[in-house]
Amino acid sequence: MKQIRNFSIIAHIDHGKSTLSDRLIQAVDIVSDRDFKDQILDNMDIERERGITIKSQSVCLPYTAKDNKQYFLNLIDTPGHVDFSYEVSRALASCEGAFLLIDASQGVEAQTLANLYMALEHNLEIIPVINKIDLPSADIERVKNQIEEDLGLDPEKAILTSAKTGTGIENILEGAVKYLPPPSGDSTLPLRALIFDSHYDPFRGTIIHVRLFDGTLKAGDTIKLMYNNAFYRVEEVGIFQIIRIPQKKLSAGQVGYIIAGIKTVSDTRCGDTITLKSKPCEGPLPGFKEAKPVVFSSIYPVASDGYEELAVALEKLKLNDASLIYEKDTSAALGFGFRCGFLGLLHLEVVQERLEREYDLSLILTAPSVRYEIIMNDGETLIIDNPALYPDPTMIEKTLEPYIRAGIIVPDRYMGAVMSLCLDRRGINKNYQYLTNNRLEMIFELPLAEIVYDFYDKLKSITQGYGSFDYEIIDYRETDMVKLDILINGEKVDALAQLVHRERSVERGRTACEKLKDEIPRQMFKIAIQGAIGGKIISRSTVSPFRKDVTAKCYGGDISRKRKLLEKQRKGKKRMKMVGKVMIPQSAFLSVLKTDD
Ligand SMILES: Nc1nc2c(ncn2[C@@H]2O[C@H](COP(=O)(O)OP(=O)(O)OP(=O)(O)O)[C@@H](O)[C@H]2O)c(=O)[nH]1
Repeated sequence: MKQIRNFSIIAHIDHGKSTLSDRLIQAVDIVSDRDFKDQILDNMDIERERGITIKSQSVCLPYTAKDNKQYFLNLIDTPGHVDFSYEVSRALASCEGAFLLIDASQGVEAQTLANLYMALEHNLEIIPVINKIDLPSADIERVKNQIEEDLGLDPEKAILTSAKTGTGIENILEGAVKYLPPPSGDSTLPLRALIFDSHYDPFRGTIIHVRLFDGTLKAGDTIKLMYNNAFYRVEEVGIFQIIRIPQKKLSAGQVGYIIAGIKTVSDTRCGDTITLKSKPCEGPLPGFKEAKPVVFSSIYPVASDGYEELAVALEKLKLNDASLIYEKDTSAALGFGFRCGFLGLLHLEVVQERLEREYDLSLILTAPSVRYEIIMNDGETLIIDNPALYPDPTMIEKTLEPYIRAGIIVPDRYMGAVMSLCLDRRGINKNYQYLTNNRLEMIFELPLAEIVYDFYDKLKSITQGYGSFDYEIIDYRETDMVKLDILINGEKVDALAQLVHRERSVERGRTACEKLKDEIPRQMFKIAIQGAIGGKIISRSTVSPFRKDVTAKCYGGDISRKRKLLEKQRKGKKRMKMVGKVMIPQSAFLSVLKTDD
């Protein structure tokens, strides 16, 4: 065990974590250069394209240190986005140490701090790393100052790297050996292993990623998943070196995988403890929490016969994404679909993209909503995440909505702009503190509903990209919500309904009608768009009729040209949904949430 080190790299988005991981893997020569694909740990298409890490993966780096001993350095990859913070926390719980990566030109940002706090909660040894020192705008002295002042870490310990050029990579490997503690634990005790991730393999079923704290495990053993109380026979254990390398056994301190004929990843829970049936441990490892969805949206196929296809695609996605939840849903306007729960807006976007890209589906997503707690007059509590199901207001005693605590770090010249954005979103400023001479952290309590849509984009734009943001859900608070209905040519469209705060309802009704007017294309007849609260019309707009005979231009002559045009037009319509007689484009369903610019 003395020759093992388990660590993560934690960083704010874009500070270079994936690039650095690639360099570490290259440095220990476990994949040939020819096979080496950049950012080898981010193996999903979408991750690659967006350059963000979503699913964590780990890799075991064999490294011969300067002391001539061979070490096994387990690098545990962590997702980089707030939506996935529970997965980060489980990955960190599997480590003894972490490298805290800071961009030499950007300096400390909101997630640098949030990640540091999480790492400290897990009592990890933390080594600061200043990356991107090759950049002309790198300011190492300033970052060292921040490391001392803002993070309370020793700047002298900081390792300087450029993941791009390869400078300092050796120092990281050597630093892991020298400064990170080896795992403790006892191989003779009953097995205690933490599930920190799992993924689905079409041939082998679920591959569980584990960190063993005590005990040993080998093929043939029967394991018990403590939270699920389920038993499985182990088919194979091993370690990750980009590919899976089977091993005779795994022992205390090691990080590796288990294959045990488990059908879907939802049968394993991230954070659950695995023990042996024959010799169980006393209790589970601490900190288990179920990852709960916080943002909800309904997904409908554009084609009315697309429901079965969507059902199959969701089932397949779910194999690999335990935090995605869904159930059947019907809408008077949109037909059959699914109500889905997501960890956050990014998670929603990733699922949408994967459905569209990997399963070639054309989809309508309704405006995302949070989950409200509604206490009825008769004392019953309803949990509502779909505005269409909001009960008759006269039967409601009170409504509660989820609140978050947001930490926003900005240069102080943007303080006023951030303040007015947050106050406008019903935020309460709890505190602010200067981190350096001109950077400050502002703490707000905000309703989650106010940030699910375009908050992050707005924050980025008002701070010219300098603002960074991190949040956690804190509690549910009483609120005064009303349901804003949208009527199109006099018909209520349930999928366009949203819950809005009473004080803002008139304004929101007006902007929703305006945005819809811009989104819905002209048709042969006049389209009336109305916003209504409790049957009372509060806003309206009109799309005037338009006659567009595209084939007229072809002078009746060339039939194939005519067909091409019609074809083109049909394609354009693919992302539109007929609601009554009106074609509504996909984008309109999300536009109702947009606020005025
Ligand atoms: N100049 C320079 N650029 C770097 C260096 N390290 C990373 N980059 C660039 O910075 C950008 C972000 O790097 P990533 O490795 O994708 O960042 P990340 O922290 O993994 O981002 P997430 O996966 O979103 O958390 C990429 O364009 C990299 O090429 C470096 O040392 N020097």
